Amino acid sequence: MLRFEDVSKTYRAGDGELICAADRVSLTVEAGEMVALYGPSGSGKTTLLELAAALLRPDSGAVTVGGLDIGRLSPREADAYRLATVGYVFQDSHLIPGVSAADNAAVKLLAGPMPLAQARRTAAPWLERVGLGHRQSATPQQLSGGERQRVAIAAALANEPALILADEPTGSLDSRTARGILDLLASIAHERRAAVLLVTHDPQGAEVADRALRLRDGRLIEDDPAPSPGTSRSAEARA
Ligand SMILES: Nc1ncnc2c1ncn2[C@@H]1O[C@H](COP(=O)(O)OP(=O)(O)OP(=O)(O)O)[C@@H](O)[C@H]1O
Repeated sequence: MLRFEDVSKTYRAGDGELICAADRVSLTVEAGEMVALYGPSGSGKTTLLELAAALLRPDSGAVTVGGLDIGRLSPREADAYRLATVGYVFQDSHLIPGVSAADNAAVKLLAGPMPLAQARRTAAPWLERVGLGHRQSATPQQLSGGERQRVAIAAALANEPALILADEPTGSLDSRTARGILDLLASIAHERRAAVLLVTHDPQGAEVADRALRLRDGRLIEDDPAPSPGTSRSAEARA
């Protein structure tokens, strides 16, 4: 579904220094699969998500989604691609203050041609799905951090994206709440046949995911079936 083929991306820092944030990365995430991406700060995790969201273009190599080369889209086509295909979940929930959970969950649908009443009807089952059907009218201030994150997930999923990109979605949550969010993302991958690429520092992410990939200095150094980050079965040892 999502495929990176030999993808590189270099940034130019303020002082002119070149930073290679993605170095010939090849990976795939299939429909129905959740892949966890982990690695130290600055290793290029967010860069890969932004490439997959067509927020960045690769310098070389190709990023394809369902066969579409998203690195070649115009800004307008990239907007349409994100709206139709991508659900992006951030570390912080990015909800609109003072607006009900029901309307926050419907916001993304309103970016398309859907009228408000239909957007609310479409989003409502997603709030149920994340276990917040009883908190439809609560504003973000009235919800806990985990509940806010679940509203953000409902909002990201309301248009049934084929590709879900989650950047540290549990970063600010306690480990039990975090596990609930990770399990939810995995079950959506499996039930809805979505492809989920999850950036996480949380070792539980690698446990819940179908596969875990490790990045260092923009390079993929491991692609093992759900390794624990604490174990030493590292690609460096094999490389
Ligand atoms: N717009 C930019 N301009 C210059 N350098 C950038 C830019 N964005 C990211 N970088 C650099 O690219 C490298 C990879 O950044 P990226 O945000 O992808 O890492 P990350 O693994 O997601 O880090 P973290 O875990 O801290 O969020 C870092 O060295 C970062 O400083």
